Amino acid sequence: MAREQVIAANWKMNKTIPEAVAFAEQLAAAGDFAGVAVVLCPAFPALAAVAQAVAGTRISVAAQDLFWEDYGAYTGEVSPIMLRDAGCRYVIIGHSERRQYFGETDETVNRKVKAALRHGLTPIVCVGERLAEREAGETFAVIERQVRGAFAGVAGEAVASLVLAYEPVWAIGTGRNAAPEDAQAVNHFIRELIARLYTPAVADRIRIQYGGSVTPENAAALLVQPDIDGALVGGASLKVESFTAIINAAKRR
Ligand SMILES: O=C(CO)COP(=O)(O)O
Repeated sequence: MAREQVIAANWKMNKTIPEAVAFAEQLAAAGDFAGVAVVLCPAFPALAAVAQAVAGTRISVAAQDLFWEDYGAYTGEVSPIMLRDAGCRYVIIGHSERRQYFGETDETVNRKVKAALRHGLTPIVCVGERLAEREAGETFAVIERQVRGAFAGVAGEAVASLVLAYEPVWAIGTGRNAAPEDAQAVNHFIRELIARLYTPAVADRIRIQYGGSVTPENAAALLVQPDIDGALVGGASLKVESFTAIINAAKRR
């Protein structure tokens, strides 16, 4: 089955509101990107302005995190209702930087996935092994634990509709991307795991991205892999030119 590729720009803690809007306007003017789902993930303050800037285009907006409650006394947190209100369609959940610096666990990831789905946001769920885990031969075990944890109690129909991002921690921001065949092997493993946990039809529909030092130079070789359905891009998503080149590499699959 032909799955639509999802190319997402995770800007992390970069870009002010004017910078984010200028990027969105330039990207929207660069093409209509038919056949590819293009997603911009600004920091919270810029979400609404970017959503406005891309209204009426095929570009969507994602938050980089959310909290699982709808409202209440949770100082500093942002709810799924607020993200919908700001114009978000997707939300990144469980990025390794959140797991590493902010105490995210498989359990909090699971609560956030359920909250996002409850409010019609499409989760982009991040999984990935650390270098020591890869070197110890634990990659598949780590990924399986993270995927099972993220989706505990989540129905197959919902899982089929969301996005998973395989992001090996050692490849993030290091300039050292996973070899295309290694990324393909993990993405294929994830798809087989989804088939075992749910059904082959669910596994066939879920979109599984790769992330970690994706650049215009290496994107085509990664995106041509049969189980890689897009990219979650950090550093190379900060410039319109390099991000557009990665989108165009996806179109050529
Ligand atoms: O973490 C990432 C995207 O979520 C990847 O970041 P880099 O593309 O900068 O390695």
